[in-house]
Amino acid sequence: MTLLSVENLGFAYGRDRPVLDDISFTVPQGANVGLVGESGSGKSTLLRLLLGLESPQKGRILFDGAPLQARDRRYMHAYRRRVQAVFQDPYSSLNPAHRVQRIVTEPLRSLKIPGDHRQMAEEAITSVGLDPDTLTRYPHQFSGGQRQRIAIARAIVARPELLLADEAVSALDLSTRVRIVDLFGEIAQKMTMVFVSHDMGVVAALCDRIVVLDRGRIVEAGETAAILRAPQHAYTRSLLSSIPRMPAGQPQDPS
Ligand SMILES: Nc1ncnc2c1ncn2[C@@H]1O[C@H](COP(=O)(O)OP(=O)(O)OP(=O)(O)O)[C@@H](O)[C@H]1O
Repeated sequence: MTLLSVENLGFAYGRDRPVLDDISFTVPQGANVGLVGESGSGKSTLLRLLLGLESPQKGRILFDGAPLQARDRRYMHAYRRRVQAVFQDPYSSLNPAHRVQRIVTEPLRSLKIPGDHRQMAEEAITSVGLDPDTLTRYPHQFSGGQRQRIAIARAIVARPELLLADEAVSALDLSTRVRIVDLFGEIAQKMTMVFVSHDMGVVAALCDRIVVLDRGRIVEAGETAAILRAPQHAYTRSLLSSIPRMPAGQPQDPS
């Protein structure tokens, strides 16, 4: 079944030239789709459209078979329960004045989800590999990788069906990035995911399908294995050639 369907999407900021042009792809339920492209290719704009923060001038987005209604408050309330996001910067995305418990349970309050929020927060925080004690502390007491785990716990606490991640590992150092990519891999077993990144290496490691964006257009899309084996477009080949090659058998940094 198709959970998300993007059909002939076109978008421009004001009177500028289009940032997205004739974008179409589908995200099957349970799939893990990577959107990859260089800076300025339109990835964040596409994600803003998927979150209902902007409306397309052309085309449409179907979620679970029905059009996304970005201007309908009741629709968006229900949509946010089913679709959550993780962003790039784990420093600015967490309110420094709030304890982690309050941060992680925020979607439960704003979406008016009943139940034992403390217990739901504990489940979410342990599922991202952190100790329940984390909930009593403040964001500044954690590293960048731990903060991103907290942001992920907040995104999954309401048990969404679709997780959107925008450059969610880009601000992390290499060894932390590897572990957070692993965590996204675990999460992708449980829900549908759209993972946006400029880093073909990360997307190739994590996603089962890849959509390649170049200057607002899709130049290639398909199964990751097929794209890695035989990339059809020169732009895809250049993204693939930028993946650093790890020497075989290199031990992982345990920090
Ligand atoms: N609010 C805005 N107003 C006008 N133009 C914008 C705005 N946001 C983005 N753009 C332009 O839209 C284009 C696509 O930007 P977007 O941020 O979506 O790309 P991206 O692939 O996510 O790149 P990056 O990773 O650098 O953010 C760029 O040319 C950018 O300058």
